[in-house]
Amino acid sequence: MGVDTAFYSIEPTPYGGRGAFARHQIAKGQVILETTGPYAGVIFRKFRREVCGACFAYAFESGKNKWSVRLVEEEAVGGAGLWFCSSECRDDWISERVCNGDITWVLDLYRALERLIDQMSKAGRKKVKAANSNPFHYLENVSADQITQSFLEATWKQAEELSRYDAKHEWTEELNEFELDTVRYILDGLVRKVSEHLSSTVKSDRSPHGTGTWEDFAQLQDNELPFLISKPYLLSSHIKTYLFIRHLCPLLKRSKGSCSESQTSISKISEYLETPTFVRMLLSRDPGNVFGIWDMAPEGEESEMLGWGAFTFASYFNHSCIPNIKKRRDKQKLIFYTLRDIQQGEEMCISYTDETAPLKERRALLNRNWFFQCCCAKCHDEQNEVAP
Ligand SMILES: C[S@@+](CC[C@H](N)C(=O)[O-])C[C@H]1O[C@@H](n2cnc3c(N)ncnc32)[C@H](O)[C@@H]1O
Repeated sequence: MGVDTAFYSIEPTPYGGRGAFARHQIAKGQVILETTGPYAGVIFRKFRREVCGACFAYAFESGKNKWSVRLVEEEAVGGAGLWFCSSECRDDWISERVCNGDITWVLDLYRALERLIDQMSKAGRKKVKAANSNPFHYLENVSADQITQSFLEATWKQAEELSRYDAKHEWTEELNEFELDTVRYILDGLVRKVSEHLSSTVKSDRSPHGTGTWEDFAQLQDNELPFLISKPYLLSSHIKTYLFIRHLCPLLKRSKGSCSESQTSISKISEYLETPTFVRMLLSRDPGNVFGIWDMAPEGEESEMLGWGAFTFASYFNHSCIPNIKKRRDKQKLIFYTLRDIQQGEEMCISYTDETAPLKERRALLNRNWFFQCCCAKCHDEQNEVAP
C-alpha cells in the first residue's frame, strides 16, 4: 500500500480497522512522518484571498491583508479563486498538480465553476421559481434510522438518473458556504485524478511522505454510512453538491481549451462527473480522515480553521486520549513526532480532540465526528471512577 515507513507499519488493530505500529523502539522527539501536502483540500471561500493556496501562509501573520499572486496574472480578480503568497508558490502548485504546466483546463474548470455560482446567485436574487426544483428536499428531514446502505445506494442512483437531464437546465438552488467549499475540495481531488491519468510530468509521490495517488486515497476508511447516520441532514447536502457539480459538464463543453491535452483533460473531468462515483468517493473519505488547516497561533491561543485537507498517508493514525505522538504544521506539511519513548509493537496514536476535556465531552465529540467509542486506558479508568 506504500504507507509503511522505517518507523512503523500499518496493521490491523485489536479494536477494528488499521493503525500504525512501531517497528522498533523509538526515542522521544523523533519525527516519524513528514508529509508533503494534501492530496485534495480546500481553503475556505472566506479566507481564500488571505491564505496561500500552496503553502497555506496566512497573510495576517505576515502583516498583510491579503495575497495578490494569481494563477495567471491577467486573470480577472476572482477568476480561478486561488491566490498565492509568491510566484514560487504558484509555480509549485502548478507543477505539482498540472500536466506539463498547462493550466488552461484548470482555469476553464474554475471559471466554469464561478459562472455556475454566478448563475446560482442571480437566480437567488430574482427568486426564480425553479421548474427543476430539487426533488431531494425531503432528505433534509430524513432520520438516522432511515439511513442504511441500501437507502444510500437507492438515493444516489436516483440522483444519477435525475442528473442526466437536470444538468441541461439552469441551476437555481442555493448552495451554502460549506457546500461551496466542499465543491472546491471535490474539484481539487478530481484535478489530481485527471493529472494522474495524463501523467507525463506530474508524478504523484507514493512514498509515505508524498500526497499519494487516487488509488492510495481510495484506500482510506470509507465513512459515508456512519457519518450520515451521525448527521442525516447532510445527505441532502451531498446530493445537492453532486447535482450542482454535474452542471459543470455542459459549461465545460462550451469553453474549449486551446491545446489537445487541455481538451483531453476537460473531457476526462466531464467523464468523471457524469456519475456520482468519484464525487461520492471524495465525500466518503472526507469525514473522519481529513485534517483541519489551522492558522499558526501560538499554542494556548485561540486559532482559526482556514480549510481542510486529505493528507492521505497521515490518516492511518488512530486516536488515544493518552497520545504518544503529536502533529505540527510547517507550511503545507504535517509533521508527526513522538511525545515519549515508544516500545517496539506499540500503537502510535495522536489525539483527535482535547484529551483533557471531561470523559463525557470527549466521548460525545469522538462519536459525533469520528464515529467510535474510545477504549483507551484513560477512558477505561475514568469510566470505572464514574461507575465503580
Ligand atoms: C483517521 S482514521 C484512522 C485509521 C483507521 N483506523 C483506518 O483503518 O483507516 C479514523 C478512524 O479510525 C477509527 N479509530 C480511530 N481511533 C480509534 C480508537 N481509539 N478506537 C476505535 N476506533 C478508532 C475510527 O473509525 C475513526 O473514524
